[in-house]
Amino acid sequence: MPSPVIGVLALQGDVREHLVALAAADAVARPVRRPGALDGVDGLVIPGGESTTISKLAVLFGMMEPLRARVRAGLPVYGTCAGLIMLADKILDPRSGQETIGGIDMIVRRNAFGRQNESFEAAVDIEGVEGDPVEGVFIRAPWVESVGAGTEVLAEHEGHIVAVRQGNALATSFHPELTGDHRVHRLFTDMVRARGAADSL
Ligand SMILES: NC(=O)CC[C@H](N)C(=O)O
Repeated sequence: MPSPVIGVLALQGDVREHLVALAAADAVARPVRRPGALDGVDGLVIPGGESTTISKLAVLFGMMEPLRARVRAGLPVYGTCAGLIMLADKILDPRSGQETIGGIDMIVRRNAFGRQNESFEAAVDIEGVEGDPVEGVFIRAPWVESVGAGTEVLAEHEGHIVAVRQGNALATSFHPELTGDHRVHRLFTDMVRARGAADSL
């Protein structure tokens, strides 16, 4: 498959950093703001930011249902931090009216690592990422409280789940797009390529 086209949901959050990381991981990266733009992508990244705001804007821009439909249909997706929250089937402590796209059978807790630790870095060993642990940047990060039978746990930090995969959906509590280490983006672009190869059989 030639370079896959990967969109970055550009409603709010650190969109630019993901575009740069995806380009470095050999994808053609473009921002996605409108439902029509979803048609042209082989995969989608949902960035970090504020999940309540992303939820509100997705509804306002008419993106929520198209996103749910594409993810249900198997579009490869990768969510970081607030993006992980957007991919959760259930939030333990949602703000009133907060919705998710869903796609990963898991329950997440927002801001779980606590105020005193609003931001920290830690080495994280991720299943499927070769070599040294990645540097996990956690910013008011959620953790995954529990997962369903079909959800694979890829990494934990201090006993809490911080990276998961279910089928074509990948999510991390932390922000690999901020580190200059593109191995997690490469893991995702490989997932997108594998899906593209399976589709063209
Ligand atoms: N860095 C982040 O994406 C923070 C996530 C934020 N705490 C939320 O609930 O959406």
